[in-house]
Amino acid sequence: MLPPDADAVLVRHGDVGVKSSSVQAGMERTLRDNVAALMEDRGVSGTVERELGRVIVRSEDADAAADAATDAFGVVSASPARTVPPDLDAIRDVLAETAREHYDGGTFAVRARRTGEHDFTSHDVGQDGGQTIWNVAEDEKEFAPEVDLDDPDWEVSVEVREEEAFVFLEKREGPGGLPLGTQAPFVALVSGGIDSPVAAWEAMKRGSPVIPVYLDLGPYGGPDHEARAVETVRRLSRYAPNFDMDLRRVPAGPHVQKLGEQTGRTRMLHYRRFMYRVAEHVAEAEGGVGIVTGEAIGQKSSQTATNFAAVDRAAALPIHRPLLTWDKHDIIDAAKAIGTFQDATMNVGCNRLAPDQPATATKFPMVKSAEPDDLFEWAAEAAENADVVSVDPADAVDAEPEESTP
Ligand SMILES: Nc1ncnc2c1ncn2[C@@H]1O[C@H](COP(=O)(O)OP(=O)(O)OP(=O)(O)O)[C@@H](O)[C@H]1O
Repeated sequence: MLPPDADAVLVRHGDVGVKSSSVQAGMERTLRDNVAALMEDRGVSGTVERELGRVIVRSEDADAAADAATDAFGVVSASPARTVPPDLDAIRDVLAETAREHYDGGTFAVRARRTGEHDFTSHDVGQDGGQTIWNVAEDEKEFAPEVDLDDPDWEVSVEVREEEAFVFLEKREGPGGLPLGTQAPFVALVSGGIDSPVAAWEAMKRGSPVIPVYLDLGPYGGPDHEARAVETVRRLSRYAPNFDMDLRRVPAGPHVQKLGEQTGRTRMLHYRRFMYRVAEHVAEAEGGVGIVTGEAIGQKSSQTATNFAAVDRAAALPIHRPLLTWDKHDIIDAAKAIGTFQDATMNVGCNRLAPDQPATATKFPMVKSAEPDDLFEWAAEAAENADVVSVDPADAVDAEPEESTP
């Protein structure tokens, strides 16, 4: 619900606010730029400013601008709002207009908040605003209003700031976290399955851009597998239109083929170690400071707690598993909410490569002794031959989330 003639969006952040003022200012500038980029990507005109504690969008399409803002990492909530001079008469007029348009019975409340120097308090705004709405209901709309400050049927909010006030009716939820680009980048191993895009999104949510890496598994993967990975990254890139999210495609088919021929029950552990090593090479070349995967404890036989301990030392960089403790149904819900879920599982990739009786509790010496000696040279060669698949967020036509971001 929008107030009449909404012309702005009040954007709130969360964790940014606990930083020192200079760090906060820097993060708010990044958030401002990211919100502006999201608006531009979606064809929403307007300007974006930062004030201490808030980012403010000015736009004639406050509805669409609020939707764009709530896709920016770091945003806790955004409210399409009507701006008004910070004095009681002006606020009263807009509240009356808003009540005429939107208050049609039941209980109501006015929530007021104020920062800066004014000759009235937030309590005055609440009282005066409440009386105004009461009068509109009783005198003009001819129903009996009722105030309920605990659980009102209809609520209008006023945020008074130094230079202007904002009247709004709703808070749309954003993803929270930190603005993208305020942390160093990670390489994200993206396979086009359900989990890895959610893991990448979680890393992005905490401010780290991702460098997406896909291993082309040759006959173990195939064009459909790759197409899914590309589409997944496109969908992710809609949250980061001002960041390079082109897919780094690594030709791993011949090496995976050799793994299939030369290894047995521990095959998937060698594959993981190969994969992390490839990711580490890409990270070194592109400035990544860690590797993100969609693995979760016990989700597959190769992903047991013991196996993680055996494979992690393939890379010197940390391997981050944002979904480590997540249940599958929560991952699916998140994938649907962020718009990366693609229906139908494919019996390709790791599923096709896995041995019939995979090792589930392998200690490092066992992995090492069963491993092809030149596995890491294969990884270096594969990374060396990586190419780039251009990813344009605009092509992700069906990338709308099923519901607002979680
Ligand atoms: N071909 C690949 N390219 C890039 N990363 C991969 C590939 N295969 C696996 N991974 C990484 O390893 C993780 C675990 O592999 P797993 O076999 O569970 O993948 P999946 O089921 O095909 O996909 P997902 O984990 O995305 O649902 C993935 O989440 C992903 O981070």
